[in-house]
Amino acid sequence: MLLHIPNVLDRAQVTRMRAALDGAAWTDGRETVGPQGAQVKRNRQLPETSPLRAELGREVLKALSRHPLFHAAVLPQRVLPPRFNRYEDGGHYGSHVDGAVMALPDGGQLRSDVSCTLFLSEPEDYDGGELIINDLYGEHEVKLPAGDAIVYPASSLHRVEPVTRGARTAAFLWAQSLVRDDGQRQLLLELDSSIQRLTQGGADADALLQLTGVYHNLLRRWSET
Ligand SMILES: O=C(O)CCC(=O)C(=O)O
Ligand SMILES: [Fe+2]
Repeated sequence: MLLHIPNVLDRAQVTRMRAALDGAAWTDGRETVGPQGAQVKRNRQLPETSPLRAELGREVLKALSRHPLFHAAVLPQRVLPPRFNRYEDGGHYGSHVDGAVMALPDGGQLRSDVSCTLFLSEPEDYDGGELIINDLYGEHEVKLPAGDAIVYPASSLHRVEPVTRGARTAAFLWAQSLVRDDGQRQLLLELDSSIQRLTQGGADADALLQLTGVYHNLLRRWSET
């Protein structure tokens, strides 16, 4: 499931983050990938231990965790602290699949079920830089307004096209979901959103109660904690 999450950050938050990021010291993005990724990754990132990464990462996580659509779509169990990347002067990231198991700062591990990119540059400020995600139905091109995010299965082959003008800055992160299977997560999201719509439309209360029970009982069957 590929899902656009609009307005994760408001304009003021984007402006503040961008001011900090535009003046930051960036390092080679290859520092956080294995040998396969290193062959195709040509971008820059905030250093892993950078205090700015920690500060802005907390702000991104707070915004995502308050976003009802992110919560409903991802059902997050563990989330890796966000990283920040920048592509310019032809920077790109060739086709790859994200690592399946990642180390958490507390020593634990995370299975990457969901990948997320939060755009921090406006699309008109750079050429290229599309995030291209492959699924069963073909290739999907993603280039979103600053402050919006895309979530997609970490298992999918994806790439970032070369940036040929300007710079593309983004935050990116991975989540382990309570529900490992992407298809099951999609069904739960569809059920959740139709329950919300029926509630707003004043549907029969008993039928809503029954549907809400179905949602929770499916989640009980499918979640792993
Ligand atoms: O910059 C992006 O949108 C995606 C980055 C990415 O695929 C990665 O770091 O694994
Ligand atoms: Fe990736």
